Amino acid sequence: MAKVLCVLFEDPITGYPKNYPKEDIPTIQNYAGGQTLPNPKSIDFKPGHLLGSVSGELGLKTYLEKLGHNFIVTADKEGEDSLFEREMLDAEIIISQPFWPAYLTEERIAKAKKLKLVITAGIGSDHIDLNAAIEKKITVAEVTNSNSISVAEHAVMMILSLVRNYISSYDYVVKGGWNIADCVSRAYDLEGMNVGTFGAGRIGLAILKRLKPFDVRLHYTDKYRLSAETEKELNLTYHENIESLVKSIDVLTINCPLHPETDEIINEQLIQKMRKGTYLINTARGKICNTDAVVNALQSGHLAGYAGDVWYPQPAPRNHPWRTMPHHGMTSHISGATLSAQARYASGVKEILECWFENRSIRTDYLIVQNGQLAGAGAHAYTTKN
Ligand SMILES: NC(=O)c1ccc[n+]([C@@H]2O[C@H](COP(=O)([O-])OP(=O)(O)OC[C@H]3O[C@@H](n4cnc5c(N)ncnc54)[C@H](O)[C@@H]3O)[C@@H](O)[C@H]2O)c1
Repeated sequence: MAKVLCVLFEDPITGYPKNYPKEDIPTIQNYAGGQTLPNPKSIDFKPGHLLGSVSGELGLKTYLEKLGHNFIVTADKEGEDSLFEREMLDAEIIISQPFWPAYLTEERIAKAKKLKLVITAGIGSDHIDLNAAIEKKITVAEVTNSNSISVAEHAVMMILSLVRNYISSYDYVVKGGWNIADCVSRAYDLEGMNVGTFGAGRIGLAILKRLKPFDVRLHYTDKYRLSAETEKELNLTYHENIESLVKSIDVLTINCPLHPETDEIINEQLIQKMRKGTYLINTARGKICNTDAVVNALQSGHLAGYAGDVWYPQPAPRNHPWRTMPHHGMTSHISGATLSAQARYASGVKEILECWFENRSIRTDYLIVQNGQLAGAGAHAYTTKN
């Protein structure tokens, strides 16, 4: 029997919910681009319930314990004496969400002698040392597409919140004010602006499609050029590289994975190439941006705003400078964890586990590393340290 170690974020401070704002969540038929939704043989949870916190158990407890597996759930993941550090030593399968990642460093992978499968319940497996996983022939899988639209919607919200100066305007109201001039002296219409994405994969393209009705000029850069018809449909301007992109836009949204090519690519030098008053949105990974470069650019006024959903490390320490820098719209890695997204990625994890235990192949879309090399979605988007 296998030990399955599942790292989930903590329950709400008010306790695990007894009810929810909505009775049900809309069901979608398939993903944009045609990929089918997760299709496990069964699920043991109600879609729309909180699955990603410790008491939600990702909806896996009944299934795994029925098969006789040892299912351990914890939020305690940091440091040598964490429960995660102890329990991973003989775990065959480790599951975690990017929002509360179980960092699987080279050292930890070396200690986890029985580890065979690592599942990201969501998208983005950079919290796993992919080189070490390749070395040890560990399979790494993630639930591709499961929260792409969730994140795309959050990014559009962040763009509008910054450009329209929503957050501080809301703050004035909450504090009893009626400060029209204070609110509008940093407020613009998005219409007519140049908006670009660094990475036009599932999320980047979904953001471009959602922004089209705002009558903005759309730009992108990606390792792979989009089709001519997509460029025509969205009236896209393609840029060979990020340097060309940032010189041409007022709003940059970052939608690429964190890997050696993109690690801290948004640094002081690149920010200086951006137009004064650029807005930066980062729902991809915190470490794609240099922490201090963002703070300095906001303080100098070169950047008009930064809204991100991702930090480094996670969870961010209470004194992380992005919590208090001016003109920010930070959230705590929640964009891909809506109740709607949780239902999809919990189903996807169940599908992957069913395939694993029944010796069926995991669908290629979900693979990041398999048989000692990058595979599936991982081979398309990632590179590993050479
Ligand atoms: N905030 C969240 O909750 C959340 C949720 C899902 C995904 N994400 C992050 O968003 C990222 C993108 O997700 P996705 O589903 O769109 O992935 P995707 O693989 O569909 O798209 C990523 C795109 O980035 C491009 N890319 C990679 N390296 C590049 C480079 N050096 N230059 C130019 N383009 C490059 C790839 O070619 C690909 O088209 C994920 O890797 C993850 O880190 C965050």
